[in-house]
Amino acid sequence: MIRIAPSILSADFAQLGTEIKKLEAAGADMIHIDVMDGHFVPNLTFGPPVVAALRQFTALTFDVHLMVNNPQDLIAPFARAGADLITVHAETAPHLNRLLQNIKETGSKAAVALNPATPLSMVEEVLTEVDMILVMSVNPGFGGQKFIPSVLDKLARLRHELDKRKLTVDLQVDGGINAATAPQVIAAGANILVAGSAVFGAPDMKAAIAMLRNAE
Ligand SMILES: O=C(CO)[C@H](O)[C@H](O)COP(=O)(O)O
Ligand SMILES: [Fe+2]
Repeated sequence: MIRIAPSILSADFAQLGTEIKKLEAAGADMIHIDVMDGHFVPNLTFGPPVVAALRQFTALTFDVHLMVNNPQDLIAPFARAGADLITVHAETAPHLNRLLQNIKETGSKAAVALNPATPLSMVEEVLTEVDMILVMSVNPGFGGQKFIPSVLDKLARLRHELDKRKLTVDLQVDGGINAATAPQVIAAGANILVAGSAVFGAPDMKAAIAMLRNAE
């Protein structure tokens, strides 16, 4: 089962509540919220108060992708704001095992993200601790970037490792997902596709989400 997580990074920021309602009506499986701090990545987006304000618009899973330094300081505030799934970047977390435990203690699901240049070995020892691994297919910071093809081999190696160890862990891919790249990442083993510009830039959001979900 392929799930689609539209990223509100490409939404109209002046109407985020309405945009989330539209995503739900268009068949989104979860809402991907890109949190950027202007330090780990050169862009600045949403904080916990914005997520809390958006919580009233949908019961869909809030998939919060933290692209921030010192993520440990933001786990509890985002969980209180209504995050259902919190993803931290391996590059920002020297005490990754502890951080994942901290996320799970809040009642949220826990995930780790890897930049395109970060090796899979960074998550090898925590695969039993996570609900999801996010493999970035662009360098984080901006929507609308071009998919980095070398990520396909990385996805396939990770899916193989998860299958070999019989681990039920979701494999999410984020960045440059569209009609051309969706079939490739699905073939490589991804089961949750994040898409910002491909959903918000499409004339028909519902058709775009269905197209990505059924891509093969
Ligand atoms: O984490 C992200 C960027 O850092 C975004 O989720 C991602 O880039 C989605 O945008 P698009 O589908 O337009 O590439
Ligand atoms: Fe993201």
